[in-house]
Amino acid sequence: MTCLRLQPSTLTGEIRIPPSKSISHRAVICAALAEGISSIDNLVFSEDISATLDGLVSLGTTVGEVSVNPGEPGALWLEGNPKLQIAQETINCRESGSTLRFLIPLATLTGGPVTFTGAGKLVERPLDAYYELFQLHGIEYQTRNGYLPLTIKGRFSPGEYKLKGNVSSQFITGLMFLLPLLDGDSRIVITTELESRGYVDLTIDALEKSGITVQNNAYREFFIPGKQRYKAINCRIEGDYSQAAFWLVAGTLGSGLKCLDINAQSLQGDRMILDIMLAMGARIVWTDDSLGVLSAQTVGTVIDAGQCPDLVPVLAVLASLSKGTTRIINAGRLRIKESDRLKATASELNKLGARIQELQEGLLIEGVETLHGGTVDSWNDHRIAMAMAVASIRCTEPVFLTGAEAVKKSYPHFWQDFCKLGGRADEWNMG
Ligand SMILES: O=C(O)C1=C[C@@H](OP(=O)(O)O)[C@@H](O)[C@H](O)C1
Ligand SMILES: C=C(OP(=O)(O)O)C(=O)O
Repeated sequence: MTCLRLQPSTLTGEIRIPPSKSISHRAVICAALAEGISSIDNLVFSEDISATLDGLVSLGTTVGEVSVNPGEPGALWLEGNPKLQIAQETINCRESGSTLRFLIPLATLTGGPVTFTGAGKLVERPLDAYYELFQLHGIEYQTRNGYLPLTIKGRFSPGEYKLKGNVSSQFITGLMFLLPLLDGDSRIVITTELESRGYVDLTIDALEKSGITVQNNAYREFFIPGKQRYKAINCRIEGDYSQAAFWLVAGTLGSGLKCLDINAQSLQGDRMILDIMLAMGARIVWTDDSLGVLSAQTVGTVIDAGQCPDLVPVLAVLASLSKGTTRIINAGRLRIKESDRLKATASELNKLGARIQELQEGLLIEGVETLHGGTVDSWNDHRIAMAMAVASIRCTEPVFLTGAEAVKKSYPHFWQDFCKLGGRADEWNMG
């Protein structure tokens, strides 16, 4: 386990934002389902994206790398196969919820059996939505008391698929990849208010770019004609708003910085970071080629996290150093991510002097003038590790962060970027 000493520092300058993890997952999956060769540029081979690529290879896709310089985004070509076939029966999704929930429906194209394994908290992240559908569609499955490993055997048939909208949008996305390939029409019916809908928008957009039609009836029902064919794609992945959020908060708390490779018209739900930060008094500056922030004293507000769960850890840092009270609501789903993110965020920031009360479905945060430093842990969660890095810049004493390597899940070069912007991180032996 890596322990870093993070010394108080001011981040400034400009930084190229890594490609969107969500769009990357979708692009490589659509390419894997297309006949012919696709090429995808600007991919970062994080643990999660590597898990999806390895999973696709296990399902018969051929993947080749072009022009990859270590530590830099690279390009890939993929030769897809709309029917998929089992090249390897076991798919290790590592710690990636997206990989697991996106590949399960696709594995049924092969008829199985296919076994899904994983690591860390993924082993116990919920899959009940799929288990219910397996029972309805006669798919045989075996789990270890509901947890991974999961083995499935059988095929889905066209028809109606009911899903709750408040557990994980990843089940909807997973089914959306599969259903266009079945030999009849299907519907996904959402039985509660849909949260994380920006991620469903990203899925529909990726499908459209691959020539697949989905009819969105007000996010209550999605009609998906069968017998469709994915066409090969040629694309470049845009920068990731969920990752830019860390730097935007760091710049606001420090002396301003600029993010490069950010699409102002992006469909990413976490683009909401801009509205939330503006409501808190941040100063955001767009230029032709960058999204910048100036330093600002922000104020507390009410943040509804229902559509942007991944922003919560870093917003809790901003709220902790804002004037007044912030209430983060509709965030219950954070408990079923890589860590219980409500508990982890409150517990670790409080160790640094924040005043956060954990609520059942959110956080109540009283702003403080300054944080004091101390020893914290990432809870093996990349977003907690990155939030601690941002908090450290406004501490009066160093922060010792254990489990700092968790960033590799989504942003393997995070610490290099942190230091490039003036952050001071060095390995520390806790003795
Ligand atoms: O579809 C996606 O790419 C994602 C969906 C979200 O999950 P939920 O829908 O489970 O909230 C998000 O938290 C995750 O990081 C990525
Ligand atoms: C929750 C996340 O990812 P996943 O669900 O794919 O593991 C995340 O990246 O914050």
